[in-house]
Amino acid sequence: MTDSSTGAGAAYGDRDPDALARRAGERANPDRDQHFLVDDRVLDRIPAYLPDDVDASHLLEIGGGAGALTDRLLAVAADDGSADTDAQRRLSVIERDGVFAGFLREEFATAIDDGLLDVIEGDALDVDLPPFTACVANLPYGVSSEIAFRLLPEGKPLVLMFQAEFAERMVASAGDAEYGRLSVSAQHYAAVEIVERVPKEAFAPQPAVESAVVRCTPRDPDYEVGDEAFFLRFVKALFTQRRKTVRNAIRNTGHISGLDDPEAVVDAADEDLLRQRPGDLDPSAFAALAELARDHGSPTEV
Ligand SMILES: C[S@@+](CC[C@H](N)C(=O)[O-])C[C@H]1O[C@@H](n2cnc3c(N)ncnc32)[C@H](O)[C@@H]1O
Repeated sequence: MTDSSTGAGAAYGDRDPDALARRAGERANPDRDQHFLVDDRVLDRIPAYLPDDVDASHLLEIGGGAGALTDRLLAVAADDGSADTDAQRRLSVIERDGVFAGFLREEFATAIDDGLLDVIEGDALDVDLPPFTACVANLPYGVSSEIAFRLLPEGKPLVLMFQAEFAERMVASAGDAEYGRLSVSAQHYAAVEIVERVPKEAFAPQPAVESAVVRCTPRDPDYEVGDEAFFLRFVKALFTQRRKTVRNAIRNTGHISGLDDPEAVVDAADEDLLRQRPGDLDPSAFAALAELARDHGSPTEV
């Protein structure tokens, strides 16, 4: 590609991340979750973690910052991947900080003029999400869980950077020490895998913790959930009693799950499930129990 330091006119994919952070004109503020990726090799690999068959026609990035990842994603968007040049791809970037949103608009003015990029200045927890086909982001860690659970129900491929400890909880399996509400909820929506561990040195300023890139590939679960909100509430309720048996966890958490008659659920449930602990149940077992609870436990809105 071309000169990596020239700013607005440069082609995409090889801007120098340090130069970008310098040109952004303000020091990144860790109190605002601003840890910018400065390792070119990591930046080059992240978009490549999207599934091979991904529909990249409308990518979404959350937290554009000084634009190092934006630049890589624009390289994907600019290459429409087909002989049909009318098949214009697009990248939308949501950035809460007005300084960096303004910087992105200047730095990538050509992409905006070409209809390749739009910068949405706002909080990713509040703004209307554009109709994206896949999302790639180095997330602000302070709100990474809230953002992930805004994105997961959309059912699109996601490649997201998290704190390593959070990522490990997302991908944990039943029986693992890290397995919990987060694992069940994430795996309900997607097949989740850690595709890369990223050391602190890859960021400036460096975060306090190690990071990991997680790929979420949407899946159709092999079980039925009639009421998703109730299912997620039921999982949350049972994990508040993770050291108890499932039997006692159901009995003790009707006020959280919204069950008026938890005893009726216990009466109807399979003894093998009741004897286990919440951390031993995989998402399909939780779903089976949640359906039983809806049928027998007189659920009400909480
Ligand atoms: C970890 S930095 C990533 C920056 C850049 N994408 C990179 O990889 O170098 C997270 C970015 O998210 C922005 N941010 C923080 N909270 C946000 C929110 N609630 N909504 C949107 N952006 C947010 C920060 O201003 C920062 O630019």
